[in-house]
Amino acid sequence: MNTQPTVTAERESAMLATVPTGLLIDGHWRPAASGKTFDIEDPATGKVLLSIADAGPEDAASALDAAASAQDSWAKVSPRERGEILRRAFEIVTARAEDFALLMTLEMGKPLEEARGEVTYGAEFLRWFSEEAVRAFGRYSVSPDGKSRMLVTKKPVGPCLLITPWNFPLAMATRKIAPAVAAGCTMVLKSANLTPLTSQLFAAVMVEAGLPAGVLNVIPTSTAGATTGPLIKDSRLRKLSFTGSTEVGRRLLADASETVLRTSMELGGNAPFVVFEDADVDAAVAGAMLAKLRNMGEACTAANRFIVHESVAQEFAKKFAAKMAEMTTARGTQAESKVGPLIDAKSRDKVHELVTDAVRDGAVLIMGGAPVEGPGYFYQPTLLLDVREGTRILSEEIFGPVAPIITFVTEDEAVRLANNTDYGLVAYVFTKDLNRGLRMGERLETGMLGLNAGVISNAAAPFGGVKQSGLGREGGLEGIEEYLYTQYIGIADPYAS
Ligand SMILES: NC(=O)c1ccc[n+]([C@@H]2O[C@H](COP(=O)([O-])OP(=O)(O)OC[C@H]3O[C@@H](n4cnc5c(N)ncnc54)[C@H](O)[C@@H]3O)[C@@H](O)[C@H]2O)c1
Ligand SMILES: O=CCCC(=O)O
Repeated sequence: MNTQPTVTAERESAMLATVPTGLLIDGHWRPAASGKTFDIEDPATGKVLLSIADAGPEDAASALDAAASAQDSWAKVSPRERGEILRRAFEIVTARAEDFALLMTLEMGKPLEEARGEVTYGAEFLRWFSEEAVRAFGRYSVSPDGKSRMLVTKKPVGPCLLITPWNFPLAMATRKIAPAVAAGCTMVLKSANLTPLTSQLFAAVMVEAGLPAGVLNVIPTSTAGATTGPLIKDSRLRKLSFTGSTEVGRRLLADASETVLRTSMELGGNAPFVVFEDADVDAAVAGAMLAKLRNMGEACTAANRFIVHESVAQEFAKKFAAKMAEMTTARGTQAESKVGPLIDAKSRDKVHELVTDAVRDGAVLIMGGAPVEGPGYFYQPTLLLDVREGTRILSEEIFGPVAPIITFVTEDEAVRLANNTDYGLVAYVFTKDLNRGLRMGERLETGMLGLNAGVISNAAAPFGGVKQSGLGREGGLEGIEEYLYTQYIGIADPYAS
């Protein structure tokens, strides 16, 4: 339970005063070439928190110049030293956890308790990759015919463009920056236009931790496409790592094809949450609360479709509704807040449209179903039962605190419903039958599966999807590979005279 007091306005101002407002280019904080700035708003009040430099194409070109110039020397820095910079960054972020948590709550809206959880999660990528930096091993072997030797090495891919979303302002940045630093790549970070402040503060931490000038360049902008478009076509750029919607990812993939740019794509999801008749229903409800209400449902991993066996659907819905009713909707800095605002009016309107459409299509509204009156973009936690197959809410990312339930009878039907989507990021399965759980792992078309678990994100695990949920993996042993390329050196027989 959150026992912290509500945050004062003085504390908010004091913390905001520590956030750099410029662009970070070649180790210096500077204004945009155009002199333009843009405002970052608090989604709970609509008030402006800070105005920051608004990068344009000229600034993006300077950022890539800096990254390209720093690449050779940075690649020569020893893996141990790169790891130690990350470890120092981990210590600094951890020491400033309260500042980072408050900043995320202010610019993104999540309750402070959840923001603290994200600081731990986001910092863990720094610690994990500080340890992985020294493990980018290659191999030496004798060729099958014995007549030559094969040396296989790993090298940094080179300057990267990293593009992050607004929903996890720290973790989505550290999940890219930490492996890139560990691998020896330089970077241009285009932070999310709605929540760039956390990246600003994090970049200051990386400088304090000793990252050399030019390795990380940060260009917040209100004009994403126009600013980063030219970089994607610049042959000095060697990698694009994007986290965001499938729609934008698809467009960036098309742009990246021009220079055959290497890409990682962490895209949208439509997670099925399957509850079998043999599940522990209380455990399934606890998992559902996490999978649905974490981050107000604004997570790519959010359970988007509750596929529940018809024999337990009423019990599950009743208990789920009772838990949802305990969630207080309030600005994330309020001590009692459990559900913060959605990110903006457009997102809230879309959530409401999906709910209205589902009810029109025959779904039963158990609770919620409307925006919260007053300032900010709050939406009531909402539960819908008997949602009809084919209803729009089952095929689109809801990105809000809304849980639609659809029922099934056989395991085959559950599999068919779960796989009936273009996405394939994560699925959740609740059952006491281990064989059934493992079978579901084999049958579900997703990159990740939560078995009797409502959150499985972990810096030590490979995060990523299949189908239109993306390409590549972040975190785990796999995460650093996205920033390395393999070079093979064929060596003549050392015994030949
Ligand atoms: N798979 C994952 O790991 C993961 C994690 C978090 C969020 N997401 C997905 O992200 C989406 C929510 O985030 P969002 O609304 O910020 O997504 P978005 O696609 O609108 O934006 C993502 C980022 O791309 C930038 N962008 C938008 N248009 C661009 C363009 N033409 N060129 C270059 N950059 C551009 C945005 O400014 C932002 O920084 C959801 O679909 C969610 O599922 C996926
Ligand atoms: O929004 C998607 C990211 C969620 C996570 O990393 O747990």
